Order: sequence, then C-alpha cells, then structure tokens
Amino acid sequence: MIEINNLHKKFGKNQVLKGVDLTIEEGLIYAVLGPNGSGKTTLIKSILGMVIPNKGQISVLGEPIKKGWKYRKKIDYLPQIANFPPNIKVKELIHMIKDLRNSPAAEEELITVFGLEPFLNKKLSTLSGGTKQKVNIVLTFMFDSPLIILDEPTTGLDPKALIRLKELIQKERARGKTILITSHIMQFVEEMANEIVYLLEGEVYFKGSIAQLLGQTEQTDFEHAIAAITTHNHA
Ligand SMILES: Nc1ncnc2c1ncn2[C@@H]1O[C@H](COP(=O)(O)OP(=O)(O)OP(=O)(O)O)[C@@H](O)[C@H]1O
Repeated sequence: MIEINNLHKKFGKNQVLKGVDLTIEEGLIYAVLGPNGSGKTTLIKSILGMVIPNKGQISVLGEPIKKGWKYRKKIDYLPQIANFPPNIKVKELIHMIKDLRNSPAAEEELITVFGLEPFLNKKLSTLSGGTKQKVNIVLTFMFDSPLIILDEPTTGLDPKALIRLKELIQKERARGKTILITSHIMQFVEEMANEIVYLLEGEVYFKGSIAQLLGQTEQTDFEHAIAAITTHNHA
C-alpha cells in the first residue's frame, strides 16, 4: 500500500527524518508513535505530498508520488489541526469539501452517529473543540478511499464520541481499508493498532505487533513497553 525508502527531511538545520524505511501493508491498522517532535506528522505529510522530502522515495498504491497528485484522491486525511474559515457553517463546510473532492460522499449517517444535526446551521467559530473534531471526522470518513490517515483523531472527544470513532475505524478496517494513526493515547493505540511503528531520532526504531513489542521489551503492559522501548535493542 505504501513503500517508503531512505526518507530524509530537514527543516533548516533540524534533521527530522534521517533515512526512514517503511512498508505499510494493505488492510491493517498502523499506529505511528514516537516522542514529541520525532517526526510523526512530518512523515504523514510526506506521504500526503504536503512536505517535500530532501531525499528518498515514497510510493502509494504502487505509484511513486513524485509522478503526480492524483494518488491523493485515494487518501482520506484527518489533520491534527484543521484550519477552516471560522465564519462558515458546518453544512456549508461539508458541501464545500464535497465539491472540492468531487467524489461520492456519504455524510448523513456519520452526522447522525456523532449527533451533529443540531450543529449543522452553526458557524465553526461557535463550536466547542470536541464538536469541531467530530465535524472533521465526518469530513474524513464521508469519502470511501482505500487509505485513511488520522493525525491525533481522539483530540477533544467525549467518551461516547470516542466509542463511535473506534467503531468507525474498525468498520473501515473490516472493509479492507488501510489505516494509519498517530496518537499519544496509549489505551486507544492498544485497542486499535495491528502494527506499531515507533519513530526515534529520525528513524524507524521499532516496527511490529504489540505482542512483539511486549516480548522484546520484557514488559507485561503496553504503556510500559512503549516507555521501555528505547532502553532495548533495535527491532
Ligand atoms: N514546517 C516546519 N518548519 C520548521 N520546522 C518544522 C516544520 N514542521 C515540523 N517542524 C519540526 O520538525 C520536528 C518534527 O515535528 P513533527 O510535527 O513531525 O513531530 P511529531 O512527532 O508529529 O510531534 P508531536 O508528537 O508533538 O505531534 C519538530 O522539531 C518541528 O519543530
């Protein structure tokens, strides 16, 4: 699904990615983890073509992404911070994104699932952080792309919305989608991820299942295994 070879990215003197090699298989849920500033968002944005690498190759669905932007239509992306015009109403935003994508969209069920009907005629600037995030989730999941990338999707969600989000992710996975998630919420990662990708010092420091991570770090719970990851050898 995604093939990344020897990816380098620096911002000024800050060398963020120093040779990332990563294969993302179709139909699994991957969690991209790592300390603050380790380059998770930079890696995701490189896959999306929003960050241009200094070196290395990325292919999505067999096509090098340098060849053009059309592959972007195969990706649904939830950004960490979505900056939409504050004066626009929720339903206007949904229509605007549908027009821009020009792909079939199924937003109605998602609006119901996240209880957004009362907010459809409200301006974005009047919404709470969690409600804005629910709107962003609808905007991401209303399309039907084979690859879904979620940057900190749980931000601001109440427990009910979090359950709905988890159900949604599992449903999409069951339909054969590939899903890439970054999150600092280890319980969420533990519940959702089939594969862990841990970035450290610009490289993939660990890649494998949660069971492999527990074995390798000799820990019994996931949170401690993540905390202990750097004191053990490379995968
Ligand atoms: N556009 C940019 N210009 C300059 N520096 C940048 C830019 N984007 C990211 N960086 C820097 O690159 C490093 C990695 O940032 P990135 O957002 O990828 O990390 P992250 O692992 O997603 O962090 P977090 O866990 O805090 O979200 C940071 O030091 C950040 O300051």
